[in-house]
Amino acid sequence: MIEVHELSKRYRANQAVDGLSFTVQAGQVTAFIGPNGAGKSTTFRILLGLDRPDSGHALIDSTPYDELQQPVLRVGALLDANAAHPGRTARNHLLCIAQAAGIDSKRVDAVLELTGLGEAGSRRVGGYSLGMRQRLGIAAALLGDPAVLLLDEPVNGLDPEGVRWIRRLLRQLADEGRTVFVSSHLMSELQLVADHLIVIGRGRLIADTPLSEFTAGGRSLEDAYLELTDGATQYRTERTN
Ligand SMILES: Nc1ncnc2c1ncn2[C@@H]1O[C@H](COP(=O)(O)OP(=O)(O)OP(=O)(O)O)[C@@H](O)[C@H]1O
Repeated sequence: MIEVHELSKRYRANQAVDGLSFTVQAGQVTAFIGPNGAGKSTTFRILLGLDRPDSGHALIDSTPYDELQQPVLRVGALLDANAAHPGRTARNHLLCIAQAAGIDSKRVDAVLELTGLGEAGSRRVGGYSLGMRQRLGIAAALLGDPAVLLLDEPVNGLDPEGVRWIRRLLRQLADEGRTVFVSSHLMSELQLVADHLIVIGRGRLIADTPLSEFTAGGRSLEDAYLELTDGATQYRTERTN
């Protein structure tokens, strides 16, 4: 389970996260949604101990990330598809993480297969497409077989087969009882896979609701979301037509 309580984070004049509280339950796919700049990545970074909050707390299984025993075995995260060194092969990248965390190297081959990179595993990451780098990031997140997954925009760059693949993977991971917390701007995709929604705008909670309630009456997630977040957008573009 993930717990965020009264979390706040300011970057100079910019209040990125502002008194945010919610919990993310195990056994569900929970979508983390909000306009550009709403504070999703900041919340992920704080949950993963990569940034410090000004106040409040962010806990994984009741523990701050920094205090987790063997965090790679407890939490898997995809934050940046470009995290792997371009000069390394995917297999070597995963082997390094596995060795540091005491994970058997057989697991590297298992996650390469699982993410469709079995044959490409011996190629350098610098030659990978964005979709392949996304798959590698997901492979790294799954390496420790963690009960909690934080995935920031995992669908980015995936082709239609990849989009279907990740949809099924997210469902399977949640059905196995894991906590699956995933951000995306692809509302049509989230409508197919999410059980629960955490919606934020300008760093604040706007909705914390089952998908079925949010889309009651046959509304699409996109329509319901746009109606709800009207006014919460920080950046607006001028109409050009
Ligand atoms: N390291 C930083 N330094 C300064 N400002 C930052 C930093 N990280 C984030 N911000 C600002 O904090 C706000 C929240 O950004 P964040 O990346 O968390 O939003 P997001 O919801 O993930 O956005 P997107 O959907 O565009 O990825 C934004 O206004 C952003 O410019």
